[in-house]
Amino acid sequence: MLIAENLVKTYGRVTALDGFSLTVGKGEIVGLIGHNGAGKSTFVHAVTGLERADSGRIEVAGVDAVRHPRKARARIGVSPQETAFYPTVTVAAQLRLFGSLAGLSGFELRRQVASVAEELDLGSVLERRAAQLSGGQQRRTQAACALIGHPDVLLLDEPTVGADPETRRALLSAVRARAAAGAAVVYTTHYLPELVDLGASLAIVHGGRIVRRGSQSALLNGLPSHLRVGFDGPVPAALATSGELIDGQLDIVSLAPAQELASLLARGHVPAVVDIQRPSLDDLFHAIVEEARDAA
Ligand SMILES: Nc1ncnc2c1ncn2[C@@H]1O[C@H](COP(=O)(O)OP(=O)(O)OP(=O)(O)O)[C@@H](O)[C@H]1O
Repeated sequence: MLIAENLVKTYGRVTALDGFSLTVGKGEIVGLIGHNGAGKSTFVHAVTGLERADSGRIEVAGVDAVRHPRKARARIGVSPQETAFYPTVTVAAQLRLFGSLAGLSGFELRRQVASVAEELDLGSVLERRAAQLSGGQQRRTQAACALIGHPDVLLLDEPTVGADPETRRALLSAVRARAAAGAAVVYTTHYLPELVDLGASLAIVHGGRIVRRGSQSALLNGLPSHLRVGFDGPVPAALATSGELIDGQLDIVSLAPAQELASLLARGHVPAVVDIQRPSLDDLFHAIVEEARDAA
């Protein structure tokens, strides 16, 4: 549904995209994560035609987005990082405008304005001007502008920044619903637990390119867990070299913590306290970025 191949974009001496390739299938949510300045927003801008890549190929729902940017743009819903509103225009008018840009008119336009307003709980502010909205209401309006018209591709660049828990929940649930209906979603965030909620696959950006891509479980499986065991009394001397002593407990780093525990029990060491800490997405992100830095 969305294919980007080998995108390069330079700003003077800065290479913002350096061979950026990413494919997102129908119904897939991809979490695009990377440090500040890694190239995420530049990628979003290149796909929407806001910036022109120096080279590379972009295809949106079968349309060559480099050759036919307007045609491609009509198939994309975008929620940019910076809020982009006409401050004096009401929420309803804003939604009608984005709906008509997505090709809607008449009854279908009115129907979709009402349904997206309900989905994102904007019903009570439809007649308010954008400048009079709270930060969270602005975020929801911005997302609603991206969702209206049911675009094939959704590009959401940090859509939940500054959102309260309720707004965040409404946004995440709307994104899940659109993916379930077949949209290809690129979701940029620095708040990684959101990607667990979304069941997103991951694309990790570093230095203007994707350095790792895969499902959360596949990427996390490559990382070790921590098995912590505590005993009544001191850690048995026979185990002292199996791990590190932390706060009187033994910390064993292992890709197979359950087997590690089984082996302790088989050797007759029965711990009084057992805790297995699985790696988090934060651990994964740091490990991959460290690896990419070392390789550079
Ligand atoms: N218009 C511009 N002119 C010059 N340099 C730019 C421009 N836009 C982006 N850059 C540079 O390109 C690089 C990538 O920036 P980009 O905004 O894509 O990063 P990002 O991953 O979205 O970061 P963040 O997480 O902070 O949003 C950075 O070094 C940035 O300074």
